[in-house]
Amino acid sequence: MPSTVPARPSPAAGTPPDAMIALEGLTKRFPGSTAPAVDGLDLAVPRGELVVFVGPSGCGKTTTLKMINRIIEPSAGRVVLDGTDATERPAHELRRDIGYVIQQIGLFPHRTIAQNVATVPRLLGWDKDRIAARTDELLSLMDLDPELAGRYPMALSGGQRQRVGVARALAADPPVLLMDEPYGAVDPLVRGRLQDQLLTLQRELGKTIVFVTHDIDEAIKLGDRIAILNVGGVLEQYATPAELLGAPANDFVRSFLGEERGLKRLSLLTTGDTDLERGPVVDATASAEQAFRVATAEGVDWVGVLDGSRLRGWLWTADLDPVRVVGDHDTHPFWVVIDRDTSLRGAVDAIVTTANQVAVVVDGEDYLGMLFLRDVVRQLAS
Ligand SMILES: Nc1ncnc2c1ncn2[C@@H]1O[C@H](COP(=O)(O)OP(=O)(O)OP(=O)(O)O)[C@@H](O)[C@H]1O
Repeated sequence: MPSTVPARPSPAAGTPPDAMIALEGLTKRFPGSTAPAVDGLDLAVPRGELVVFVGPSGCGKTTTLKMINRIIEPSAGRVVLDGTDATERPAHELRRDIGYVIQQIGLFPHRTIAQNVATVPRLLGWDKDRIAARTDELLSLMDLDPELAGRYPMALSGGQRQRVGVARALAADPPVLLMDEPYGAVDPLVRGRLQDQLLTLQRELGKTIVFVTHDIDEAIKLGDRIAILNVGGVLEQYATPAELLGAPANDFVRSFLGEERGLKRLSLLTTGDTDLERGPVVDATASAEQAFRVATAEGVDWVGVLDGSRLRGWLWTADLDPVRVVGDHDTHPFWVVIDRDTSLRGAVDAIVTTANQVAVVVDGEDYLGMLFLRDVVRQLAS
């Protein structure tokens, strides 16, 4: 006789299959507070992605992060880590799988950089040689001079200390990294470099990262996805940076994204993502008459000259000698030649400084096409 008892839901019921971290109805009420700090938060962090929590002060970003590694225990709801309910695992074991980086870094001042980095491997009982090899590897990964290994934290710059903090969090190779305003205390220049380094690291290591900041520009630069939180841990929108900027869910999100939403969106797109125009170009073997026809069809009075796949330069149609092929004429270099990886924001900045309002887009030596301001406007509208 078939059983009438319903099957117990699996621990990861309701969690998308690719979620490394799933927050399910996650709630925190601090004793003595009337309103919850985090209220029924549902959110899945896909494996290998960098998700940014952003929102005004007091919206529950840090509380949520600390519930993931159980520094704070939830009042209700749960955290599912890689398919398993996090509360079912001993907290010390759970934290081995979760690196944690905070703003004040928390390096031990009386221990050397090498000893700081080796904190978790030592706790795990690794032998000396393995610890030394891992420390060297991590310093090199974080672009830190091996000479720093013997120094104390006080003798390092803020940016170096922050990188040591990341090295220490990565020591036992945890699949998940939690970062709480890690770059809040460093100056903007160093901050930019640390952000670039984190993106490179993320590409190389494929960790799942949850990153907390109150800086929307940092969120847009770093996040595969951004969760915009409001006071009380209310999730206002959870989407990719491009989706957020293109279609903010409500006024709160719109105001949080701030001014220059269009320009911020342009910074996420590259010229390679755009439909480029072939532009008024002819091969060097073309006749003057062919060149004139191409320019006229494009509504311009100049033409670009191609040598095979390379764009040699341009000339005025008025300077074309009717009895010579185009390649026999002198050409002018283009003002703006950009790589396919250039952001559309960078491209627009360059285009508006030119007389003919066009940028030539190349892939190495090869000509890919031309980008006019009208193309950028079309891209934004789509
Ligand atoms: N230990 C605690 N006891 C009582 N209330 C707390 C505690 N920790 C945080 N809170 C409250 O919970 C709310 C959320 O705090 P949390 O630190 O998570 O916000 P946050 O978004 O990280 O803020 P910030 O950007 O300022 O760091 C706040 O109202 C805060 O005062």
